[in-house]
Amino acid sequence: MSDIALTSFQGQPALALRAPDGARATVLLHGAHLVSWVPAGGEEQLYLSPDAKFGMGTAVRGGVPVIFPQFNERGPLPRHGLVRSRSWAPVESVVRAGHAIGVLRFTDDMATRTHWPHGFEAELTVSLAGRNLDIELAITNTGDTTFDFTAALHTYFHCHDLLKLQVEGLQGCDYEDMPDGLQGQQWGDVLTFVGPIDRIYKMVRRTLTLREIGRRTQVATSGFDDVVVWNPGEAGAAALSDMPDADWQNMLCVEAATIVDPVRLAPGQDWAGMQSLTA
Ligand SMILES: O=P(O)(O)OC[C@H]1O[C@H](O)[C@H](O)[C@@H](O)[C@@H]1O
Repeated sequence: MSDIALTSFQGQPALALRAPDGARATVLLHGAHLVSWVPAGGEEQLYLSPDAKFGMGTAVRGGVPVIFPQFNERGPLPRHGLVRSRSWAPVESVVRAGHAIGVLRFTDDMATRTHWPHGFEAELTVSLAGRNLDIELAITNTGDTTFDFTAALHTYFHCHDLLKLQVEGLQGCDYEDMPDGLQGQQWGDVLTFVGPIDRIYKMVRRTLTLREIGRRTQVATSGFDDVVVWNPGEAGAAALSDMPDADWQNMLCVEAATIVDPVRLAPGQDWAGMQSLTA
């Protein structure tokens, strides 16, 4: 085991990252799950359900779940893949050039190979300073067979009132509504919310802006092609056992994802995708 100092968050071992300027974040070893991000001089940016469950085999409601190698139920594997409810190994927790940096790694094992017979290594790097936070997911094919995968950084943003929040930057993007698969195209540039939404926006190339009174957060991605926008709405939240009924009004998921065109990796190849947030 490494000599990296761990803290405890909800009884779970975690990396507590703190930059010299006061920006801070917490990443659980469980799922390499970012559960908190507070920019320098700012407030918490992520939604984490007060009813979230923690521990082996569970998926944490809120923060940034890491989805790999399958998004949702779009394939034969467990919903949202194999790594969000497993323990990752801490690799590094340092301050470098003014940034707090945490790195975690997951390597295929008997449990993943039962579902998916491939050798892989997943590495998540969180780097933050000031008002910025970058999350990078890197995947290496360490086996001897080619595989395809889909992936996402399933970021739950906290908002004060979903009905007064808007997302800008998706104009002209084609989308697929889930679960019915209806296709559409984003007409106006400003997306607002009145109820549930579950949409894959395809080939998103622009920086998105989440805006509400007194706050603006920018979301840029590289390596990921798609963006999922999800909110369960009132009835959907009531059906979730790990989220208070009213909390759908205080969160919006804007997920950096690669879903429509899965990534193909030959033995020895790697891939990386990044989501960069500026508060
Ligand atoms: O409840 P979970 O398994 O964490 O999934 C939460 C949500 O994740 C994504 O955003 C999907 O697009 C939704 O269809 C799904 O409901």
